[in-house]
Amino acid sequence: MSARTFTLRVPATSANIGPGFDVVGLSLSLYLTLVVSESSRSPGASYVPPKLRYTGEGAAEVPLDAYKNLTTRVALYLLRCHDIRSFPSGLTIDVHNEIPFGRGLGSSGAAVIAGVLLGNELGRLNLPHERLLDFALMVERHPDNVTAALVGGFVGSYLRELDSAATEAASVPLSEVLPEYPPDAGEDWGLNPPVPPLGIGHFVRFAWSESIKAVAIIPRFELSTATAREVLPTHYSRKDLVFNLQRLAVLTTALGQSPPDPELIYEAMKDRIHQPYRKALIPGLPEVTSSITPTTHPGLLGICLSGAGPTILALATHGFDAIADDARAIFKEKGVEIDWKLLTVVGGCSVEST
Ligand SMILES: Nc1ncnc2c1ncn2[C@@H]1O[C@H](COP(=O)(O)OP(=O)(O)O)[C@@H](O)[C@H]1O
Ligand SMILES: N[C@@H](CCOP(=O)(O)O)C(=O)O
Repeated sequence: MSARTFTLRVPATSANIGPGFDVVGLSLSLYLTLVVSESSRSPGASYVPPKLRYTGEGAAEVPLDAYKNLTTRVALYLLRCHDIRSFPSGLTIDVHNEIPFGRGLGSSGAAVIAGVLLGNELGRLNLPHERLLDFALMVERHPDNVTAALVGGFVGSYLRELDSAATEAASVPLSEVLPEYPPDAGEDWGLNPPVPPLGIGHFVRFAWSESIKAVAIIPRFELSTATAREVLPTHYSRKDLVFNLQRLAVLTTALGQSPPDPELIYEAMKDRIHQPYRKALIPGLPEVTSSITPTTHPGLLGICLSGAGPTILALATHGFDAIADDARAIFKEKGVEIDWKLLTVVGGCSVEST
């Protein structure tokens, strides 16, 4: 294999945007970047395992063993599904991450998309985005973050109803998709990995008004998505479902209109399916979302939990500092410190030869 270097860039995402639980996502201007160098291997030379270096968010905790790191494990899953049993010899990967872990800004979705892009490049597989999404969905099983990270913008997605064989194939435990590799995993570690059915996820990009920016109010504590999903009920009342459906239908068009209508959007970003159940995990959540309104904060359009939290996402056209300062004061009363960032909605992932 010839030597080459390429760069993968995957954006952060904010899922749900209020009523669109597990349905909509927005790609935001924080990035996970991988600079990947493949070296050529002379015939007969011994196998050199991958070398991973990592800076930025999560650097203190992320595994640097390619058989334990989420991104490289996803890449290896994709390779193994195409009968390629190992990383190429002498691979080096320099990761720089701007997406904080466990805050509701899609760090794991970005890591999974980086993994499918990495596998696609290393294996010279040339898979289209639609097929890469199938592989990503075998790992991250809600489509909202991974789809937005892949294609970019304000995106809605659904998981197709599969026939029973495909349903079974798509429901294998995560431990089979991403197994624990033995410590001496090396050049030729095989098992038959579960290949995803074709066309699991489908998506559409909605219009987005250029004037809308995202204020990410980021509490200084982590909340894993798994924990924040455990508190959700399995059944909902018709009243609550209709409440969300009505708002989501309006929201997907309202955020693309210029100028955006604060009255319409503020109400359309309310939710009864996940936020009420997550408030016990995020002190200050109901206070922040109910006391920062378009009337009290000119420029605000709507405010919601970002993904599974604890970040709060305020969509606004101006007045960003006042929104963040007041959210900071409310969180402080609950004993929570925050950081905040003004983000823009960006395009999806990219792969560039360097
Ligand atoms: N760049 C990365 N490389 C490796 N693992 C990552 C990366 N980003 C996230 N992860 C893993 O995903 C976890 C966070 O996922 P999750 O709980 O879904 O939160 P969120 O996606 O909202 O940040 C991290 O604790 C880490 O294990
Ligand atoms: N729809 C999911 C989104 C999780 O997003 P994350 O950024 O917190 O991983 C949920 O609400 O559980």
